[in-house]
Amino acid sequence: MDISYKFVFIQPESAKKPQCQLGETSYPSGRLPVYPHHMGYYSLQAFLTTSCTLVNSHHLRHSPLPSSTFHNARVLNLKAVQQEENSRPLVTMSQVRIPHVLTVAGSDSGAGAGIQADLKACAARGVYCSTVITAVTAQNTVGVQGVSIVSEDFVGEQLRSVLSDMCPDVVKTGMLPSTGIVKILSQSLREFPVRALVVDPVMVSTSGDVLAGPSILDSFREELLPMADIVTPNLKEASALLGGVPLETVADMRSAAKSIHDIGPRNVLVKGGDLADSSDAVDVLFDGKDFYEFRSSRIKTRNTHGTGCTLASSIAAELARGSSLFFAVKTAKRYVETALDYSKDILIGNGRQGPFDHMTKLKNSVRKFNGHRPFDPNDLLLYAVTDSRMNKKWGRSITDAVKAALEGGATIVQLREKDANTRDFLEAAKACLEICRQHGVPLLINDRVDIALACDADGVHVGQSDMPARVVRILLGPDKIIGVSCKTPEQAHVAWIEGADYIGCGGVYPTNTKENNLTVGLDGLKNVCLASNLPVVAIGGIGISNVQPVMELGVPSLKGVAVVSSLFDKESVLRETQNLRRVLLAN
Ligand SMILES: Nc1ncnc2c1ncn2[C@@H]1O[C@H](COP(=O)(O)OP(=O)(O)OP(=O)(O)O)[C@@H](O)[C@H]1O
Ligand SMILES: Cc1ncc(CO)c(N)n1
Ligand SMILES: [Mg+2]
Repeated sequence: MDISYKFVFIQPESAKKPQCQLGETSYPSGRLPVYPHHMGYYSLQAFLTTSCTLVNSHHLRHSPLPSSTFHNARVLNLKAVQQEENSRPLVTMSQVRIPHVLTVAGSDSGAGAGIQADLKACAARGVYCSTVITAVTAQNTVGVQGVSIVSEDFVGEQLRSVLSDMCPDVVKTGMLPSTGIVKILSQSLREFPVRALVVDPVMVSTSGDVLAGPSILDSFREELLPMADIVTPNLKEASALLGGVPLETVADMRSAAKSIHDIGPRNVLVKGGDLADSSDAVDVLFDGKDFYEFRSSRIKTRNTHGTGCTLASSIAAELARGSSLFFAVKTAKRYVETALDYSKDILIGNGRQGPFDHMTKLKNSVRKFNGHRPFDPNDLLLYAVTDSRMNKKWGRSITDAVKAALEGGATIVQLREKDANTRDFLEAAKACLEICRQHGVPLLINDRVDIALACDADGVHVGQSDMPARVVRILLGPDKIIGVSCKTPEQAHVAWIEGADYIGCGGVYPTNTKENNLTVGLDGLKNVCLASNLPVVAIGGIGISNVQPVMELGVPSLKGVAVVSSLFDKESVLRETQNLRRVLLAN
């Protein structure tokens, strides 16, 4: 049946006076491509939600969105638009509409999969997520101990509540445990069309427990899949949808994707998380014309519970943000891989399959919690600063130098690698960080905030011409250590105001490590220490022979000495560090 649509053509925001015109056309099917201008889309939608509409024009060519089903779209009332046009601009940017996914799925009490995974994945991807709950499961890392299905009427009531008011961009489905629920969902979607429908045909949990029985298959095939923009079966589900064909290879996945496409969804993604003997995690996408393989490394971890739900809701989130389907799948896949890799060592529950950390935050905060204590000014006592030239001269790797300093009793380490290229520096920093963590000693990076972020070092030390401490603090967050080199009380004051944790003051004695460096002397050091609200570490030409007068200044804020050549420009870093430590502790 041909359906006639009225179109609204909106000029781009750059036009002086946004204008609205109406046009009329007919299309041969109920599906239409929509290519809204990216920024304009949401404000337009906000305007158009009460009257629904198709928005398209050659002006709005950027950021193509996935095609959507609009066969039940209500047509904008011509008179209303004309009145609107006379009274105010149609496109206003004063209200920001944010991308929104509605998930229709089951609750997982263990919170690794289901509704909980969807909420976390959307939050991690910066998308709002509303929830219609179809079942409540009692579930943990061992398996599913119980399922309580929500009545289809009440699922319908939840759907109406959200769809009639909140206008989600994309609907994602997970556990749909009864045919009645599938029916009410497809009815609701016909009444309240959305831009895209992502169907994850959840049937069996990885633990082998049934979440939706085979009786659901017919209603999936007849009701839901034909409406879907993408369906994302795992191997077992793909096999079940096709009447039990065995799927063992990527070639099998391709032919399954093609056969499932014949059922009606526009795109099919067969997930290969469970593909035996595969060193990669391969998913196959078929769009009705071409096949695409998405590969990521297979992360060695038990924490894969909920990867399927997470992948589907991340695809939905990316679609809601306006990505093309291909890009949405690609981004979602990369997100799952990253989150799995990040969470591979976390331990929750005693069962065979654990949840992962969608926010990729837990490990760090826990590491801190498990003894990675906050900054202690006494850590400044014996502050070892590495130097690439000295390491080269003595034929040491940076990790060997750091290891020796730690074994000798350094209480904090700073990597100062002025000549190293970024990649080598990062690798060295990661290795040093591991050794420092074993010794419970903080590792700071000189200047390079990017390196510190990339390896999750404990902090950064900056000079007066580097990035301001205030900016470093914003980038590193509240928990990291920031040190600033200061020569005057004024600079020390600014460092304090800007959120530094300590200051380095020098050069105390003349030094070869830094060219054209002004020597402030013991007096200069004392002045800064007296004025400083922050703990101070003295630096510049200090070694075992001249450390005594520094420590004898006796100012409470002076906590220790930072040393370069006197540790690293020596035959034995270990011995020099031990000796210096002995002297410092005697004070
Ligand atoms: N160990 C792994 N390393 C990397 N990616 C993985 C791993 N396991 C699964 N994936 C990926 O996670 C996504 C989900 O696939 P999977 O086949 O595990 O879905 P599923 O069985 O529906 O998951 P679940 O039912 O546990 O939520 C796919 O993109 C898959 O390739
Ligand atoms: C509620 C729920 N939905 C989906 C899955 C599939 O991972 C699960 N285990 N539990
Ligand atoms: Mg699954």
